[in-house]
Order: sequence, then C-alpha cells, then structure tokens
Amino acid sequence: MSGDDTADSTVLDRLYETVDSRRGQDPATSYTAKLFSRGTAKIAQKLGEEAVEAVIEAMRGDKRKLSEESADLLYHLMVLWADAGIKPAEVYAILAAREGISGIAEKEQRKHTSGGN
Ligand SMILES: N=c1c2ncn([C@@H]3O[C@H](COP(=O)(O)OP(=O)(O)OP(=O)(O)O)[C@@H](O)[C@H]3O)c2ncn1[C@@H]1O[C@H](COP(=O)(O)O)[C@@H](O)[C@H]1O
Repeated sequence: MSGDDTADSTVLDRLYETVDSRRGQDPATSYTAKLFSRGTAKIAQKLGEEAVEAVIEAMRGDKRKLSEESADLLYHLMVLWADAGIKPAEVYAILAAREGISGIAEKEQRKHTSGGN
C-alpha cells in the first residue's frame, strides 16, 4: 500500500471513481470519455489487447514492462467495470468470499455440482 491508501480507499478505488466520473465528458479532453463513447465492444477489445501485451512482457521476462502493461490492464478493467455498472466492492466481495478456499478444492466441488464444467 502507498502512504495515501487506507482500508477504505485504495489506488484502484480512486482510479475507478475517476474513470466513472468521465461518463458523458468530452472525448476530446478525456481518453476515458473517448473509450466510453466508442462503446462496450471497443472497451473489451482494448482490455484484450492490454492483456496480450502483459502476456508478451511476461514471456519476455521484462518485469518493468510487465508492471507497466499491468497498470494499463487494470485501468482498462476499471473502464470495463464502469461501463458495465459494476462497482469494485462487488468484485472485492467475490474475492473475499473465496478467501481461504483452495482453487483446487473449489474446482472439485464444481465438478460435483455442475456436471463437470
Ligand atoms: N491510468 C490511466 C491510463 N492508463 C493508460 N491510459 C491510456 O490508455 C491508452 C492506451 O494506449 P494505446 O496506445 O493502446 O491506445 P490508443 O492507441 O490511444 O487507442 P486506440 O486508438 O487503440 O483506441 C493511452 O492513451 C494511455 O494514456 C490511461 N488513461 C488514463 N488513466 C487514468 O485515468 C484518469 C483519467 O484520464 P482521462 O480520462 O484521459 O482524463 C487519469 O488521470 C489516469 O489516472
């Protein structure tokens, strides 16, 4: 955590609030507003591109570039959440509910409850 972060406000929460406040703003002065104006498919496409760029840097082993691409990826994920009307707290709640549950145990349980998917 940076010095500015508290239990109630992380850099991601603040980024989300900034992103969400750009709805309906001028696309000429805000990149986020420009993304919103281009629609969900474009936002999703940008997220996919940033994910691929992060994967490429991971495979290259360039930690600094992977960190930068990760920041781009998280920014575009915040735009996608805002576009979809999802609040960070909703995602945090899902993560919190999973705390302490092994991914392997969860997958085993899913096999028994959803026919193996
Ligand atoms: N964190 C970010 C952030 N990360 C990346 N980017 C932008 O994301 C873009 C990604 O680069 P690309 O080359 O893939 O995009 P592009 O070629 O311009 O776009 P396309 O033509 O492909 O659509 C760049 O223009 C980056 O500046 C961001 N833009 C904004 N933010 C945050 O959002 C806030 C609000 O920004 P504005 O909406 O621009 O005011 C800023 O203060 C920052 O905190």
